[in-house]
Amino acid sequence: MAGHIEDYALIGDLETAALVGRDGTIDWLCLPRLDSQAVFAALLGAENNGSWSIGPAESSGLSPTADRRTYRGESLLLESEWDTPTGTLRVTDFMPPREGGAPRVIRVVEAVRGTVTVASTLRLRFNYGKVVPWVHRTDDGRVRAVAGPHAVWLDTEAETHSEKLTTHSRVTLAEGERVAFTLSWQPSYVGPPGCLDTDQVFQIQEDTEKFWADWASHCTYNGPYRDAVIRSLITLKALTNPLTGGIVAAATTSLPEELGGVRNWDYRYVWLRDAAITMSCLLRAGYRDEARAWRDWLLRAVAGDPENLQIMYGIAGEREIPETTLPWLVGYENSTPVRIGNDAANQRQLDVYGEVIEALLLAAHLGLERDETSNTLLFKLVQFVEAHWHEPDKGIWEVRGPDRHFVHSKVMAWVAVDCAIKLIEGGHADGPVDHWRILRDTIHQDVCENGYDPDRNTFTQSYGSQELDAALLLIPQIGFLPADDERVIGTIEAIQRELSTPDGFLHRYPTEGDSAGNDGLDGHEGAFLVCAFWLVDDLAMINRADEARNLFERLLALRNDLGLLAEEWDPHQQRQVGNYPQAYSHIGIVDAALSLENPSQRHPLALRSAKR
Ligand SMILES: OC[C@H]1O[C@H](O[C@H]2O[C@H](CO)[C@@H](O)[C@H](O)[C@H]2O)[C@H](O)[C@@H](O)[C@@H]1O
Repeated sequence: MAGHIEDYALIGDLETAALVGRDGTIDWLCLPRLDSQAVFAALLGAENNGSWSIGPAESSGLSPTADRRTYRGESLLLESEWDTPTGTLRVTDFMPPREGGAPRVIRVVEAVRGTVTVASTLRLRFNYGKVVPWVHRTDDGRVRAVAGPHAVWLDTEAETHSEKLTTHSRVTLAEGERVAFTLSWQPSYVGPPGCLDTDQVFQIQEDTEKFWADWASHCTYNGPYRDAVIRSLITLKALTNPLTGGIVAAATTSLPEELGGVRNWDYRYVWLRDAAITMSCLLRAGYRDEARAWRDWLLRAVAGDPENLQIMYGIAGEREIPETTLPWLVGYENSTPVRIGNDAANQRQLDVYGEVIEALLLAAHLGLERDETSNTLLFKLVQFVEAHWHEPDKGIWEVRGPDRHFVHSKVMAWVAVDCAIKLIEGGHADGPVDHWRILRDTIHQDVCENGYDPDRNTFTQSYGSQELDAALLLIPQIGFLPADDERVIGTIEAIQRELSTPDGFLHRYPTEGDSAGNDGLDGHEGAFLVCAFWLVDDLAMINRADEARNLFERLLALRNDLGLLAEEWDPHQQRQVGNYPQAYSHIGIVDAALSLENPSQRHPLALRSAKR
């Protein structure tokens, strides 16, 4: 049975990732890409849907949970340790960046004290836990598992045999001895991946550690929350594909927003919104290469008519990601359906234009060189916004109910035009700036007239509605109104009053009582973590720094022992819920840490004078 979501550690090679439980079991791994089929899907089903455990052999009669675990320094190499009556076992799990080679999961077992016997139990199940591969030993002693287009290879010096659809290995190590297990993927129709000898594995381990340490050393934030910020940046980097530049929203599909519920979605895709704010976050922390790669990804993905722009794409910019369910998986803690693909790709969400142009503005201000294609794109995007900003849409939260005039979407339409104007004013682009200034004012006036409730002194979720929406917390951050505007302060206070969970975090919008089903879905959900980070930013901006810091530190306390966060927090069960680890939540950590240092430096937006 899968552990709690926060029991999992992330390892990855930038192109895919695995989740390793506290007991040393890998319950989730998609190959060859993050959005490919899983070969270990026990996370969403049972052991028999694929998993790989390594730990002290059962004969030592111990609880399987590791006594300690940590990432090695500022890296994505995970060390788990078990104390046994005869000695201490350390397992180091990592995935080396591929650099054109095969994807590999490497697990190095080592007796750091005394003598330990180690057992490995490998159950490969292709196609998200459905297909049992044919497993056999090749003439040169390698274990090969094959089914259809996929082949997975296990190399180890440990004694290995297969029995009842499972591959077992066992080795006894004296103090200081170490042995590696390497799992590699290759299409089944090409030759085997290279077999690494022990020295090569240890060299790759060292290189991988250096890779991460070097990457982390470029972070420009040196404030009091550096550890949390670095771990979040490493997590965001792990979600950023180095070949395509695509940045996914999370490493998983169908971890539920409500335990046992139906709000289970596939996040292994590139949302323009999530990726744009990830890029901004990486840029603000000093990382330009990823920003440049994402801009190039964007230009390729959205090439063509902006009428055909999607709000999300596959990792390489694929357009077809149809949503379907996997009925053979019982779901995480019986949360069904398990979905792959995401039909939200076909929704109209008018906020994404603002997020994209805002990211382009930040990139330009931070010195990313001008690109003529992005100038053409900019023009087309603003033209599209001009033609459609007054229409209803599905909004930032991708509701599955009817379209509405979401206030946040209109505010972001204003951001799209405003940032385009700033790009022209800064000499980074060309366009009909006077015409766009009129458009910007028209949108602003419309929102202030129709999206604000003067009786309650708050902006509302959509035109004419009484409901609130935590996305409205972005109003001062993106410069739509200044932070000290009484309508902004009224909105912040209304959200605190009406959307807070008992422990002071925030729902993104109400889903209970009269509001049940308004988003087109059954059930409820937890506190949406990025919203509470937005509240931290707002509180810092309105000079409530102590309250902001206090909330930030309570949010940091929700992270697991390794610093990782899912999308949401279940305040009743006190557990992380939703896909994991999620970019939004980790962006929240980095942005809030930066805001607490300097509240006026949020987004490109310090560059903008807010309009009243
Ligand atoms: O909860 C309903 C929706 O959940 C997903 O969307 C959420 O995740 C996206 C990726 O992080 C984010 O961009 C969006 O703002 C969130 O609401 C899911 O993809 C939707 O299909 C679903 O309706």
